[in-house]
Amino acid sequence: MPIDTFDAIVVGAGQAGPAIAARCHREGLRTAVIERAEFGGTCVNDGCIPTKTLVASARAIHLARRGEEFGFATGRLRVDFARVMARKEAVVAQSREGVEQWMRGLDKVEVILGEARFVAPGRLRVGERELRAPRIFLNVGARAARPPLDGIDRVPTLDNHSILRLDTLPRHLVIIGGSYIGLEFAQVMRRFGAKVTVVEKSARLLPREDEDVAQAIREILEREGVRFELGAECIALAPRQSGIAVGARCERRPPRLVGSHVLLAVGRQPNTEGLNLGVAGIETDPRGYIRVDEQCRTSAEGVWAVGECNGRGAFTHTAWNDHEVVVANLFDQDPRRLSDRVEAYALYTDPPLGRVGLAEAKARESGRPLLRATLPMHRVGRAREAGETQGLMKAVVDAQTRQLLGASLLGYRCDEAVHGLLDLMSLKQPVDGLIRSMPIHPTVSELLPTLLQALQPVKD
Ligand SMILES: Cc1cc2nc3c(=O)[nH]c(=O)nc-3n(C[C@H](O)[C@H](O)[C@H](O)COP(=O)(O)OP(=O)(O)OC[C@H]3O[C@@H](n4cnc5c(N)ncnc54)[C@H](O)[C@@H]3O)c2cc1C
Ligand SMILES: NC(=O)c1ccc[n+]([C@@H]2O[C@H](COP(=O)([O-])OP(=O)(O)OC[C@H]3O[C@@H](n4cnc5c(N)ncnc54)[C@H](O)[C@@H]3O)[C@@H](O)[C@H]2O)c1
Repeated sequence: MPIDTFDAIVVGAGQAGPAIAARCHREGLRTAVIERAEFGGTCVNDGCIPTKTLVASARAIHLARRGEEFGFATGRLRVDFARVMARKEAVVAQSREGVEQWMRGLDKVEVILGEARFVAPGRLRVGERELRAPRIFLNVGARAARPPLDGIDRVPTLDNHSILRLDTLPRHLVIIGGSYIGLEFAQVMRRFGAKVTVVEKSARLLPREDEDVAQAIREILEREGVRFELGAECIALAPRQSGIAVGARCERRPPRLVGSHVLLAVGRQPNTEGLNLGVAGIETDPRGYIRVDEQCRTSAEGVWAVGECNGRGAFTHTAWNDHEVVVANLFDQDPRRLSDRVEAYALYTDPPLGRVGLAEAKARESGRPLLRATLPMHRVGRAREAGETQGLMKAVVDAQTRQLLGASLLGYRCDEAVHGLLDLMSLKQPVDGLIRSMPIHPTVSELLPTLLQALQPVKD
């Protein structure tokens, strides 16, 4: 078989790969982009974009239900799930087509459809073709983990891919996993009218967040009718005439919970097992994530791993930042590092949770003297005006350096407001400059100086 030689190969057209391919094109490198499924990967097709589009529909419906509070009457609301999903698909298709057209429009880039796997160091096979390049960028992403639950192969289950392709609303959705994916779907589906139960093996939701924050999110969702089974051990699934029985306790008696659908939302696993990485000398960790250094270089010369498959971030912005780090080092003589970035993300429940840096519990583990401040969202004028007073803001600061260590902002528009604190941390500035700033009124961000003015030493 003749081997086709490229200057660069990108495997996976997710969040980092296409941007790297575009930069290779600008550098005059003949580049192959190999994609086995849909352009744009998880974020565009199965993750951020479809879920946030559904969050927007769910919020519109929720606000319409609250019409009396705002001074209007709608009569009885009827949710048309098919139209909600069609709207979602239109937004997704626009992004997916945008990525594909972008790649196909670059004359130095060849798009190859198919699944790539290594056959030798620096050499990949896709279908009938064999390709090689001195630079290979792996951007293969991750997929929903399938836990070895008792009975899981005897019942149909959903994951983040298949739930986004339903054409009718589940009557009773049981969600296994009470973390980011589970909670976003829980609220959305509840607002569309489904009965929703979340089954979580930990004693509380969102094990990576602070307990007070997780509890506040739980209360917000419970007020809307989402039910929770926490500390659920021995989860077992079984077919029933009326749906799927979910046993959530180590009990002998028959399970009480019967759902029409079960969604698995218990974490992710990298798409690395089919790549034949061993033959190319590319090391993985015990969970299958590709080991990389601070520039996303793998253990094999000339091979980089970017995005979720390198285990250094599970977000679109971390994948995009990986691309920036790689091209800065390769083409711009700019020694950017993965460790330069400040961890930040949002959970898109409504209201959202904006997070930056360490949670308070993690900051306490560091043993350093801390300052802490909290502020309930009902103190925020903009939130009161909007009738959105649920949630709280919390910041943790190093008492000696006065640098912000982390913040959790749960409330109206907090996914945006948290960027003021992210900027402060990225610029490595103490909190005092922000405390003395003059924010715009009325905004949610105007309360950030007020929050920081309330810092007090953490005693215990
Ligand atoms: C429900 C859900 C909601 C989310 N919401 C958010 C959010 O709001 N904000 C956020 O920042 N993140 C969110 N995420 C996470 C985010 O979607 C991912 O972290 C991000 O998409 C990862 O991008 P990536 O480039 O690493 O991989 P992906 O986008 O998964 O791309 C990998 C691509 O590689 C292809 N591929 C894999 N193997 C091969 C192969 N052997 N040959 C050829 N092609 C291959 C795949 O088909 C895929 O297209 C969400 C995730 C989920 C599941
Ligand atoms: N807004 C966002 O940015 C966003 C939204 C959704 C997902 N994501 C990304 O996707 C990743 C995966 O999210 P996720 O929620 O699937 O996973 P996760 O790893 O965040 O949480 C998994 C949850 O499932 C629970 N769990 C694990 N095994 C279980 C079992 N057998 N039975 C019951 N519960 C079990 C865990 O205790 C945990 O609460 C996130 O880490 C995040 O990076 C991001």
